[in-house]
Amino acid sequence: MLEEIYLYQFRNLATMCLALDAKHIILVGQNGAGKSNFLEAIYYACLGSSFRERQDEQIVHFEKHQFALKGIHRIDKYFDTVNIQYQEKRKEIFLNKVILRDRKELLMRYPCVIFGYHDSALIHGEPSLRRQFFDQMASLVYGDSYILSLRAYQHLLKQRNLAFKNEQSAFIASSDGMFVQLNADLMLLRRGLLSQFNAKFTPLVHALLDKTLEFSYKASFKERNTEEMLVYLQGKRAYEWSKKSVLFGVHRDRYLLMEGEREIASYLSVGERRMVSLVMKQVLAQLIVEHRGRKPIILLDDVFVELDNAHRERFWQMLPDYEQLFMSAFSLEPWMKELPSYKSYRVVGGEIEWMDG
Ligand SMILES: Nc1ncnc2c1ncn2[C@@H]1O[C@H](COP(=O)(O)OP(=O)(O)OP(=O)(O)O)[C@@H](O)[C@H]1O
Repeated sequence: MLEEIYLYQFRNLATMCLALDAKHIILVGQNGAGKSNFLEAIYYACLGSSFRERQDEQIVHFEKHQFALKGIHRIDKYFDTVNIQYQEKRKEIFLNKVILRDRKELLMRYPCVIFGYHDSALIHGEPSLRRQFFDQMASLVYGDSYILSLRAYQHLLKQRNLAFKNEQSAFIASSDGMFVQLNADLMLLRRGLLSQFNAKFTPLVHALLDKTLEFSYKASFKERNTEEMLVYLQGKRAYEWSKKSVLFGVHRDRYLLMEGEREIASYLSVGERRMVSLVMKQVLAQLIVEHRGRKPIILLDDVFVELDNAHRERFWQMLPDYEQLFMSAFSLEPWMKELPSYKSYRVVGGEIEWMDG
């Protein structure tokens, strides 16, 4: 549970120290008040990065040059302090005053899932968005065995792309075996993960939309074993040289949303896309609980704005047990006041004040 947060020059938010000692935290405010920015700060305090910007620079308050954030997490009866400081394009994260070399420690310690209006892009957006989503899920489910293979792959991919540009054929040939092996390892884990994912996703979507949907994994390599992959890769070598880049590998894998034989993403209505993307996040939260044995922190960014009462009810039923839940809303509705142990805050122009609770 995130019990306290301190913010300094974080987007439009005022410098503040806020006690968050409730299971449900509700942020109420007008458009542009700073609710999403506050949820982003909570995500930062859990995972050390944003859910929307890749550039930490954008987090810094306009006209300023640095931001800082401190989160105090309670795990059972122990307290952890996460300190993040950013200045001059450099971010440092400290966990209990010790500099953190690898952010994956945070991912394992304070799992956090954000649900928001931007999630629909998981359905109709670029294939890389779905790859990132499933990569994050695989990192949480498999831990180091996935994270380290993916990092090794990304490193080798970079080196091979450079080698194609610099015409270093000896490096390409000597790294083929390693490249194919990393592909095979990642493909195996991705396939295993997707069948676990679909086993939960398909029935949940069916109950909501009366449609039978599942994700299908289209690996860049069609071959099933490393020998065949190697032969295929070497057969395509002239083509890769002509393009001077790596054209085959898991960085090009695709995840397709299928209804039977039809790729369905572009046929779904706006509302259906939204529901399906919410279910994807629900399944992520459920798998975290099952595999990590930890309850996640859930962030809901304007999730209920477009949901009718029946869909809202179903949304809550799908949620696994969570450690704590933060949500943004335009007003404090009667059903929110029935949530057990809640605190509500009004957000106005980046200032946050306690309402009741
Ligand atoms: N780095 C920054 N420094 C200062 N202000 C910023 C920064 N980044 C964004 N903002 C401002 O924060 C405000 C947006 O806040 P936020 O996205 O949290 O709104 P919100 O309360 O979630 O609104 P909505 O309900 O419309 O989504 C905008 O006015 C935006 O200009």
